[in-house]
Amino acid sequence: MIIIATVKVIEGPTITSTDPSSIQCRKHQLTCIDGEGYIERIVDESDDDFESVRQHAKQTDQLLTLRPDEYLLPGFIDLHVHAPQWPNAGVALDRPLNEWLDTYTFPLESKYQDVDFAKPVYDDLVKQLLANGTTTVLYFGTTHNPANLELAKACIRHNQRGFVGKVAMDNPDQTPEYYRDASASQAVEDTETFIKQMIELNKTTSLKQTPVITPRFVPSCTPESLKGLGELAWKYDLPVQSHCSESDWENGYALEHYHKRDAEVLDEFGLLTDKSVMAHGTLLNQTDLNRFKDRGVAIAHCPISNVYFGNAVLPVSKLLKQKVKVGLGTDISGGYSPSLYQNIRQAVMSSRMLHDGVNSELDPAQRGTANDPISAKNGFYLATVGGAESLHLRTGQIKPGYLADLQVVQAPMPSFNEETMDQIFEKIIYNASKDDVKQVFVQGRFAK
Ligand SMILES: Nc1nc2[nH]cnc2c(=O)[nH]1
Repeated sequence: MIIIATVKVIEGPTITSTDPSSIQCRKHQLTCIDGEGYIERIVDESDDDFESVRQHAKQTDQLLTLRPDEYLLPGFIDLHVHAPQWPNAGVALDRPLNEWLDTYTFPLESKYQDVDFAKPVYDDLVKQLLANGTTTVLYFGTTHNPANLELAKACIRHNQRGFVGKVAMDNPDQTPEYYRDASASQAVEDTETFIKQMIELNKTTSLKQTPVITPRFVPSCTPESLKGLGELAWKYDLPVQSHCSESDWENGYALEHYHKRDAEVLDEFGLLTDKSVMAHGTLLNQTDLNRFKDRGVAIAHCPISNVYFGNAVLPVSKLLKQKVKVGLGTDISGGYSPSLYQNIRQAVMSSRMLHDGVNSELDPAQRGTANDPISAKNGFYLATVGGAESLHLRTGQIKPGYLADLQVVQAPMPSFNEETMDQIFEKIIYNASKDDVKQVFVQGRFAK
């Protein structure tokens, strides 16, 4: 029999995002979790029954009291991870995207036809992401279903909420012979087989793993596979993930081969729905953004990766103003770090450069753009609420009725003087590392 360790009441300060630019901080609360792993109640120090709830939890051995320098935050949601690329994190990021794919990425991904190669990599990656406070992940796997299934099993084993996609890539012109789906119909058939395998796997666990329709991106797929995948997304009402307008090269490919922008191509094949998450989007124009807004498509902003492959900076403040859904992704291994803390920082820094401009030869008035820089609070929102909304999950906030996906973070630096909760929050966002993430819970279960 498997015994799952769970937590029932967490006593300590809480920090949660409420809207894109605000956080709510409470100094002393009891976060009470029900048997299904949802936050049942939050009892504030000022509530009449605070002491009786605390005493009861303590007597029944269900109370976890945080240390004075620890804070309870929602777990992070990573909207874009290429699980098979984990062994290459940080490798060859100075190469252009298409060369990086052909020379480094496709050879590595092809190794996952061997499940024995996949198992230890996926085990380690899931643990690393959890250790960094990431409780839900939207994963690209590879073309190989046995390995993709191992990834979902690793999520179950380590208590992570996984969304896993069998990658479809069947275009012989843009994929190597040693790593591609044998045909469009094979790509679609294997995707459907994976969906059915995941449905069976989910019968064995209460931490559900979700299959995701995953055309790699427009250049890797034929029109026939894109069409079939769009039909599957509709048939099973499943999430879709792909890359969209990530680079000039990708945009150029769609224009040359379809005489359309890649967002339009994906849309015509039924792949832009309110369950779609498109990675990067650095080069989306206003027409594309209107399309995303109309369809309810979310963007996975991957700020570290974009420095290398994005050819531009995503204007996050504009998206937030226009209410286009947006969350954060590490894009392992286009992004070198498994930490969403690091990606929040890069998102803030990139947005400041987008605003101010970078060419010192221009006058200040000409140098920048009209896009406001984003703040640490905006970044925290993307990593929590933005990700949850993109995946239609009741998580990402410390709030009754929401999943108890939580991280306990120790203040990464000592306080030398009296500090406000806002200051403590900013120091956590800018300085926390994996070592400061002390405990992680997914659906109330211990995951770190
Ligand atoms: N960053 C990134 N972009 C892609 N476009 C197609 N495949 C990939 C990938 O693996 N990483």
